[in-house]
Amino acid sequence: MLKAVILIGGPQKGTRFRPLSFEVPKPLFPVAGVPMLQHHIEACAKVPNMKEILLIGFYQPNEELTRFLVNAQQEFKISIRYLQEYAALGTGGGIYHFRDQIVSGSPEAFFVLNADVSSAFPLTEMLSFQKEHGEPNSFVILGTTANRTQSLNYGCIVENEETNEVLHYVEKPSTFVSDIINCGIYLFNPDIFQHIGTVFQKNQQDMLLEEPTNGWHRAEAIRLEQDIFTALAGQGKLYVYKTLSFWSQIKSAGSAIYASRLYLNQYHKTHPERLAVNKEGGPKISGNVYIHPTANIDPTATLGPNVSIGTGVTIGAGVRVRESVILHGANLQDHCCVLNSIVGWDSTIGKWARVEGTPSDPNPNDPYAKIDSETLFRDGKLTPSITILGCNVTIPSEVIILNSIVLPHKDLNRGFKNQIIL
Ligand SMILES: Nc1nc2c(ncn2[C@@H]2O[C@H](COP(=O)(O)OP(=O)(O)O[C@H]3O[C@H](CO)[C@@H](O)[C@H](O)[C@@H]3O)[C@@H](O)[C@H]2O)c(=O)[nH]1
Repeated sequence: MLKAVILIGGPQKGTRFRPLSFEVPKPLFPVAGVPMLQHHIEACAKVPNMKEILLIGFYQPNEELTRFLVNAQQEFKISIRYLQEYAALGTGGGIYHFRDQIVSGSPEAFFVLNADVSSAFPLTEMLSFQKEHGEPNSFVILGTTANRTQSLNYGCIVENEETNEVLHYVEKPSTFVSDIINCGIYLFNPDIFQHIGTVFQKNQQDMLLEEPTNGWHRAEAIRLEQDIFTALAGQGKLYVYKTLSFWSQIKSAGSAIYASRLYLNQYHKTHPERLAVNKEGGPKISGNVYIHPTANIDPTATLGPNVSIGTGVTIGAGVRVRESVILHGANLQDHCCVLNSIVGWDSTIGKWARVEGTPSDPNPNDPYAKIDSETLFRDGKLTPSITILGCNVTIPSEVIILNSIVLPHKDLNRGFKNQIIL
């Protein structure tokens, strides 16, 4: 039998996701109409013989997370549990801490998935690859090709082209190492804990030599990438399965819009029922659009491509929405226009207002380009990016909001351009 672990991290991270992560933990942010994590869970639940999915992170369990877990268990008919780390233990430390839970029931293998990636999740392909290519007890990393410059932002893998064995692994190198990058999706077996255990023991020894301040030892994080993969490379234990299917990181709000586009596109195959269609008395749909059944949309509105409309959203006459995510309860009044933006929960956009951002999409002429997880500022200036309205923001009628980030609960009285409105 098999298991899967999803690394969901915790609240300190995800700063590039503000102000959206104030309201909902980043892994639950909706991407193509469903919580980011649901795409992972769906993919895991489809793998034959999958018995349990464990979410590991350091979020305080809250109502939102509990509700999500209960609903997902019912929908996918599989055990899904959240295991909370007492501190950020790192990508390797978290799974090591909960190793007894992972190996209980004796799974022969388990997947580990980073929560902040969008992917076609070729999990069954990874299993077959492991059986055909690897040594019996080897581990598999999912890899994809990036361009030379962008590869430096990821874990980089040098492989033996004949056997696909990982010969070198360097996490976020400062100069070019390889254009094969780590997708943050792995297939392990319980042997991995011996390797993490060796690092854990060494860290403990080192800590004993340190003077404890105030009687406490800090939790020593173990990173799968730097501490484990780098050491396993070249030992005949670690293999890379390269995928040609879609894959992208979700670090910033801009990349959430891009990831939505990738999943909406995949819905043609996996969930055609989630894609809106043009019909009598309905709005004009252009390209891939997700509309929650509880949304109320005027038939003269035009939506798409790449638009997701959440629960209870109201969209007035003549409204235009493109490349955007409209979160639950938002109200888009008549003739407003929303492009390349995320409109927060319960926000209102006045009549004839224009809310617009600048997309940070990958270069369409480079097949290996990835979306840049842009920094908020460059040369002391806010980089033009998608516009984000936090929850409960009110935009007056007939103004323009361009490339701006508006923090929650703001009632604006005029237009803004290239600003963070605190
Ligand atoms: N449970 C838990 N999860 C964690 C922790 N630290 C990070 N995570 C989760 O682990 C994933 C990786 O997060 P980062 O540590 O921020 O790494 P990264 O910059 O995203 O890079 C990783 O992913 C890339 C692919 O997206 C890889 O290319 C790279 O090599 C690396 O694995 C995220 O889903 C994050 O929530 C931790 O202490 N505990």
